[in-house]
Amino acid sequence: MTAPTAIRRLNAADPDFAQHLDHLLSWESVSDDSVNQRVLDIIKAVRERGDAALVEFTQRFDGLAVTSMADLILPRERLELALTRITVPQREALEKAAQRVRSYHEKQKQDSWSYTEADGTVLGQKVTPLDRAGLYVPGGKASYPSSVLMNAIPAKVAGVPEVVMVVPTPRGELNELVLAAACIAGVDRVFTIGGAQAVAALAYGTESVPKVDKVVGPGNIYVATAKRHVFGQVGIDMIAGPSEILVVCDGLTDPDWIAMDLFSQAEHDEDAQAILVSPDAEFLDKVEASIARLLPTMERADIINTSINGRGALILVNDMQQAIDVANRIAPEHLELSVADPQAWLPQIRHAGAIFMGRHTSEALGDYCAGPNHVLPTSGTARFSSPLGVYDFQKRSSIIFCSEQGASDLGKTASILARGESLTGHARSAEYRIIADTEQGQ
Ligand SMILES: NC(=O)c1ccc[n+]([C@@H]2O[C@H](COP(=O)([O-])OP(=O)(O)OC[C@H]3O[C@@H](n4cnc5c(N)ncnc54)[C@H](O)[C@@H]3O)[C@@H](O)[C@H]2O)c1
Ligand SMILES: N[C@H](CO)Cc1c[nH]c[nH+]1
Ligand SMILES: [Zn+2]
Repeated sequence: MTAPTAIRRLNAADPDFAQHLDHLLSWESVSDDSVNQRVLDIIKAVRERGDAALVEFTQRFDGLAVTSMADLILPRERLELALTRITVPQREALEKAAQRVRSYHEKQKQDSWSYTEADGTVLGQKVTPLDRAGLYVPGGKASYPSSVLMNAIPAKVAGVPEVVMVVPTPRGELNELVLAAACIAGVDRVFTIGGAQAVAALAYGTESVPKVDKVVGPGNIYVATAKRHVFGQVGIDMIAGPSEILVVCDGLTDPDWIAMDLFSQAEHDEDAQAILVSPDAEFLDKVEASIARLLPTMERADIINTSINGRGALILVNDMQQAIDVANRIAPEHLELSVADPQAWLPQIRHAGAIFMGRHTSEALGDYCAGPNHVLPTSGTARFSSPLGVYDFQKRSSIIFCSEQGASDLGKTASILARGESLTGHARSAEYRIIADTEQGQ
């Protein structure tokens, strides 16, 4: 185990606070050249050697003694079998979570629309689901049945006909809950591959893995880096990296609750980030004491300890207003407003993947079953990204129908603008459709 937890303290009143905060937020591995090069090599190998490369990387990185791709494909019947192998309470919990996630995402569905102008011209937008989506479900340090639901259900709500899932199974351990979740969510095909090689396979296709239109889902640094590199060849949702939680607390929540909320994200990954901001210095002391007392009781104490030591912080601010400013600066994946009146502060929150309102709303409820998606932008990307949703699996085409009169009217405008750009082909194409005055007068 790493040295016992000594969580870093920052004070927003310090002159170099901004610098310390920037340092805290920088995620070193993001810019690690060796990870980048390794991922590029993996992508190249999968493009060139397809299934053979997948088998080799799976042997090397997941410790699987597989000999052919057939060992890495799970038929639908295997997913159905998993449903019979889990306990009744587990199945009920998965089904309840799935139903809540589905209801929430149904509200995000966008429909096609159009309107008709006076001369009969029709303008609109046609919404079409992707043909085939690739879901990355992480599986290195933990298994994530909940991520299966969060990835697959929005795709199915959007109407994607073929949903392909990849999930690593380190040392060959198949997680029955993951497979049961895939069955409940309606996943069409499952491959037990992970890391950069799985992302490359989905993006470029191999003899066995079909090429998809978009790769979505969270993962570790290898997965995140691979998604960056395949973007353009396929669509991606976002870069959802190691989990993060930022708790803003007025000092009146039970410190044990807050310590455990910080642990809940720190336990995902040594690179996860858990930060508490409060205007109450004594409260920060109490939470630090709770952390020290509760940490030895945690099954994943090692991972939590490394995460809290390396990337955690307790930040003292002058007042709640400054706490909100810090939250907007961090743009966290998860923001807990553990305060008396969260509604009062909500209008001022501009950047966060998901906002958990009030002392009773632990982030963990959102991870599993509240309904909103848990695949969220990390590393400050909530400044410009949104949670995974139905809209990630739908695309839009513009619809333009010009009536004869409409084409004539618009043709005059287009002609002027086209000639202004010296694009006479455009101009003459539009001008052909202009109805001559004599014709119009007849
Ligand atoms: N943002 C979200 O919505 C969300 C949800 C769940 C999990 N997460 C995050 O996803 C991440 C999951 O990471 P994980 O590691 O548990 O699983 P993972 O599936 O992302 O990664 C495991 C794979 O990484 C590859 N790998 C591991 N070491 C490698 C090496 N040295 N070289 C090349 N490839 C290597 C292997 O192929 C392995 O199969 C965590 O950071 C967790 O916090 C995020
Ligand atoms: N907190 C993760 C997203 O950052 C999602 C998750 C899955 N299981 C537990 N938590
Ligand atoms: Zn979580």
